[in-house]
Amino acid sequence: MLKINNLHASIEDKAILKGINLEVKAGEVHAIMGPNGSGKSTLASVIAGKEEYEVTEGNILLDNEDIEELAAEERAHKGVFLSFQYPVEIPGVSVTNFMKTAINETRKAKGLDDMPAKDMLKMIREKSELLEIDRKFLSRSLNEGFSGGEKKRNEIFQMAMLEPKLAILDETDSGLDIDALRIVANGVNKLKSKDNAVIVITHYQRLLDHIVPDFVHVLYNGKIVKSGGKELAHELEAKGYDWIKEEVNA
Ligand SMILES: Nc1ncnc2c1ncn2[C@@H]1O[C@H](COP(=O)(O)OP(=O)(O)OP(=O)(O)O)[C@@H](O)[C@H]1O
Repeated sequence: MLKINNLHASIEDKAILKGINLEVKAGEVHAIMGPNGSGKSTLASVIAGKEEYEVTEGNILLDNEDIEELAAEERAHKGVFLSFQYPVEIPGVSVTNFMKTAINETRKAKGLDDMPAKDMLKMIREKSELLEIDRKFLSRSLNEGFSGGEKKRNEIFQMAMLEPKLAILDETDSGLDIDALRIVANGVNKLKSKDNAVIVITHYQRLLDHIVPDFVHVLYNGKIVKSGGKELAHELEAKGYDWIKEEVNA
């Protein structure tokens, strides 16, 4: 589904990603860990197509199509979802209405008509029940006065509604408390299927107790320097990153 080859990227002429190779197949969950400043969020942003970053070498293939030239919005329409892509507060626009617009824009990009209101309501009902989201929440103004946990819930609801092919959840800065962790983990587990894939970026092994990854990768200094199974996350939790840095710098 996703294939990243020798990806180099920079921001303001500063090289951040220095040769990333990563393959994510449908049905898989990949976790990306690594010390602060190693390039994890940058990798997420570059895959999603945020404009501030410049790809200087390598490529990103989504279903064998090079997506390098596509804008973030076009990538979203092709099924790439990045958490906190829409963190804006929109007073007067409810969670539900925002979602309707987002879904219909995606359909329009595919040449489809708007989703009939009846189907939209059914989908909203099903997804909100699946994720145990209160009806009252859906009528609140987008992100206005949302607590951290509510923002997470909204984000996972967006993910559920948009049914992305590839979901990238960057949880490094989100200050996940126990509730938010449960919301993210439950959401991902309920939405996981053989046709989609998830990349979770996290500092916390405990999140990976709930979302069990098929692969764990360690990013250090702009490169994936180690990959393994879920046991690698336990090893990192126990030993920190120094041993990996020593291996790399040896
Ligand atoms: N907009 C920017 N302008 C300048 N430097 C940036 C920018 N975004 C990222 N960087 C730099 O790129 C490097 C990698 O940052 P990035 O946020 O990708 O790391 P990270 O692995 O996600 O870190 P953390 O674990 O602390 O969240 C850092 O040195 C950071 O300062």
